[in-house]
Order: sequence, then C-alpha cells, then structure tokens
Amino acid sequence: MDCSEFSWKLKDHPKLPKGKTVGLIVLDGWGEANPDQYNCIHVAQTPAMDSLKQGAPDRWRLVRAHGKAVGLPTEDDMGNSEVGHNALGAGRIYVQGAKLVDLALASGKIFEGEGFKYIKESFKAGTLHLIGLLSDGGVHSRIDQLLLLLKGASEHGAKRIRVHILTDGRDVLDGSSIGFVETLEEELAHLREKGVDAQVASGGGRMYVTMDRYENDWDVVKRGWYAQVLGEAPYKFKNAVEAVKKLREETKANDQYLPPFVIVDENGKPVGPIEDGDAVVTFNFRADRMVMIAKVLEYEDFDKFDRVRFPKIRYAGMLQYDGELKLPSHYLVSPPDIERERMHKSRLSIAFDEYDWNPKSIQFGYFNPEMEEYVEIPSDSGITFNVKPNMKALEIAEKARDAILGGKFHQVRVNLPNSDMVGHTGDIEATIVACKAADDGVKMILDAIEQVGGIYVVTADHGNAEDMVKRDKSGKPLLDKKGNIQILTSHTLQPVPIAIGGPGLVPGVRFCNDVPNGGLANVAATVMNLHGFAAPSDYEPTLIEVNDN
Ligand SMILES: O=C(O)[C@H](O)COP(=O)(O)O
Ligand SMILES: [Mn+2]
Ligand SMILES: [Mn+2]
Repeated sequence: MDCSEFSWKLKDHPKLPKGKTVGLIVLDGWGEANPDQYNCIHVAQTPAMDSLKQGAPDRWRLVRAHGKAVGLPTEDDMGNSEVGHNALGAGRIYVQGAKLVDLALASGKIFEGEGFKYIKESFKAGTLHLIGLLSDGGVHSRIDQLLLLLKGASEHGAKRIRVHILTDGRDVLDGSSIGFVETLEEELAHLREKGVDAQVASGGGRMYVTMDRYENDWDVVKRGWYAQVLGEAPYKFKNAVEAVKKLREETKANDQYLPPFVIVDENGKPVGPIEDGDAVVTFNFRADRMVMIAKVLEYEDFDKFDRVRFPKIRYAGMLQYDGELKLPSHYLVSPPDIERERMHKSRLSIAFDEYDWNPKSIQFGYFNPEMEEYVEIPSDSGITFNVKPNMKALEIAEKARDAILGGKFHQVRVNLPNSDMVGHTGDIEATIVACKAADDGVKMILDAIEQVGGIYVVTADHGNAEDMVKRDKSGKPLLDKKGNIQILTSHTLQPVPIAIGGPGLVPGVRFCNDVPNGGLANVAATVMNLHGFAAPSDYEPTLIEVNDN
C-alpha cells in the first residue's frame, strides 16, 4: 500500500447516524448446535440470549468461526480465541500461525530463515531442545509440525535433540496424550537409527507446567523451568510413555494437569537439562501461552522466580510471540502481519484477564491511549474453573454497565469467558451454570444499552459449551472402552450467533441475505456501520443493510 495515500479516516455511512453508544459483547466459547443434553447452552436457563434469537429474526444470524473463515489451514480446524479475535478485530481473513508454519515447512523455507540459521550455530557443540504442546489440536501447535521440525533439524545438522513435552487434553480428548507420546517416540527411534541422539527429556500437563498466560501464575512456568532447564521434577521415569501412563493412574490427574517429570538414564541422571551452548525452540505457533516462557528463556534480568542457573543458549520461538516486546528476538516463522484495526472512536474494553479482543490476543496495543481504556478483572487463580463457574461474570457485566451508563465511551466491548473456560474442564454440570452466568451478564449489559438508547452487538469467538461430547460422523455420542461418553473439552467447529438491536438502531437495519457464508471477519465492518461509518473497501463485507421502507 502506498502510505502517502492511506488515511485512517473512515467515510461516513450513507444512511446510518453517528453518536450511538455501541455495546459489543463477545461470549467466549458460545456456539450454536443441536439441542440435546450435551448442549450446555440449550440446557442452561439463558433467557437473554433466547430472546435475541426468538425476538427479531432478521437481527439474529449465525456466522462461521472455524476453519478457513478465520485463516486456519482446513475446515476441520476448530476455532479458537486467538484466530477468532484476530478476525473480529481485523475485519479481514489473515492466514494465521498454523498455516504459516505449514507453508514454511512445506517449502523448506523455515530451515533457510534467520531464526533457524541462528540456532543452527549451536548444533555442532550443543543440544537442540524443543519445548511445546504435544497434540494435533492445531490451536497452539501440531504434532505433525513437530515431527517435520525434528526431521528437518536433524537433516540440517542437529546431532543431539531433546524434546520437552506438554500434554494436552484440552484441545483434544483427555487421555489422548499417551498416543501422541507413542507417535513422538517412534519418530525419535527413527532418528536414533540414523545416528541422532534424540529423546524426550521432560514433560508435564499444559495447565500445570509452562503454558500459563498473562502472568496469571508464574509457578506454572517455574515448574517447567525446573524440569526443562535444571532437570529437576518430583517424578522421574525412564521413558515418556511410561511417565504419562503412570502419572495418569497414580495421581488421577488428567492430561491438562499432569505433574512435571523428567526422564532419567540408568544412573538416575536426567537425560536432557538445558546447558550453556544449547539451542532451544518453543514450537508452539500460538503466542499467548508462550510469552511467559519466552521471557524466562530470553531475559537477562528476570525476577519472577529464582532461575538458579541461567544457561547461555540460542533461543528461537516458532513465531515471534509479542510484536511490541519483540519477543523472542529470534523466531523461525514470521507472524501474521495484521494491520491495526481502524476505529476512531473512544472505547472501553473489559475482559476477564484470560482474554480480550485487543490488545493481548493480538499485537495491537492501544490505538490511541487518550481515547481507549482497557480493564482487566483478575481471575481466580489456583483453581479449575468448574469449581467457580460463575467466575467474574457479574463483576465484568457491572463494569460494562457502569461504563455504558457513564456515557464516556462510544464503544464498550466485553468478553464474557464462562462458557469457554468452564467448558474446557469437561464438567457438564458446571458448564451449564457457567452459561447461565454469562447470560445474566448479557442481560445486565443489554439493560444498560436500553437505558442510554444505544445499540448492542452480541456474538461469540468460537464454539465450546454447545457441544460437550465427542461424536461420530452421524452426530451420535461416542463411547469409550468402558462405555462412558467421551467428554469433549475442546472448542468445536460450530458457527456462532450474532445479534444486533437496541433502541439506537435505525428501524430498517437488518442482516442482509447476500453474505450467507459470513464469518467473524465480517463483524468489524458491521460494527463500523453501526457507528455511522462505511467500512474500508478491503474489509470483509458488512452483514447489515438498511431497508428504507
Ligand atoms: O489455550 C487454551 O485455553 C485453549 O487451548 C484454547 O482456548 P482459547 O482459544 O479459548 O484460549
Ligand atoms: Mn475464546
Ligand atoms: Mn477456549
């Protein structure tokens, strides 16, 4: 784009007025699916969301929130917060991290880039360590990418490789980690046949080891540091398959929460602590749960916990995880270059500290600090969210309500996390409570919009709570070997609702019929219209039209 021609200024919408307060609610993990007992949104009392659906048929519709509509490689890829919020904020479909890594691996360019050249310098004298989430979930990482990376690294000179695994059970079925470790072990055995000294060195469950986010709990990262770098953990095993099987049995922990372990040799010595001169790659492409470990691995000055030993390593991320902090400074694949959202309106964003549209899930930061404010409501830490499924929905809704009534902002947007965070625990009863809590929050915010004569937009970033069971192709719940239903802790491929309304909405506004495959990326243009602006021409088209009759 020629910068001299570019202007952030948006054109006026030909028909829609400016000056209305727009309340934008993103329900986290709230999709639309068949109504049955495993659809927690259906089972829960959700009068506010029900009334939006039943109230005005041309102001409620579904939009796509998975697969190619949000820049993911295939239609089998479920949506997630990062890609969903990116699409919502960017108004266009950008190829996301998963696909960028696929392309770089397929073309081999990943091994020619600056990041790989940098770590390669350690291959002669040092060990290559790969740390990341071991599953095929495709949200944070993918095992097939790890296997290609292992193969490519060994072909490019890595002679000693150690893998530090984080078991999933959140984006994939609980218990599936055993199979993923077996697959990894097979590949490591192949490498060993070819003369590469390759082994798993440590591990632990993703929610308990390493993959914390937004500095919620540094102990999570510290446990990982001890296992991966210092070679110290409460559990020691000779091999990783045995480790995962035994820990699941003995501690009754699920894959997400397995305690940290290290692999030791016949003499009880850890096989792969990270030492001076080694190379380290964190192979997750998604950023949010990698920023903290990137800081620990990269920052000279660090005071969140005592690292005991800070090895001199060459470290690269799969992607750069934080564009503002330029963290890590070396990376194998460039992240999506998402243009900043264009919105010249004052706004308040309120989020539970797990997510937000902006700035954390994407690398935007403040557009204009004088016109924006971000509010974070701290989450409960140290518990799984099924214990307190109401979470902070009430506090979030009250903040949003007060901001709307206060009249300082043109736009107040809010993320209600309950259905997603509790849905990930796989606890169906608790998820039903969570959906009701989110709906209560919606009601409070819609009431405030009503009072100020504003406009609301209610949507979601991806599905989760609307389907809590793994199904066969015909939609029938799948049973495990013991005859129990297989609980689905992950997101889904389902579309999500979007509803508009409020006293400030011009009566003729409705969803148009000519965007039948509309997705989350179409929401930005829609919201711009509701603020009285036309969207830029390169945006995905608006979902609304104004009927003058
Ligand atoms: O990181 C997580 O919690 C899950 O892998 C995905 O959930 P999210 O995309 O809603 O964050
Ligand atoms: Mn989400
Ligand atoms: Mn989620």
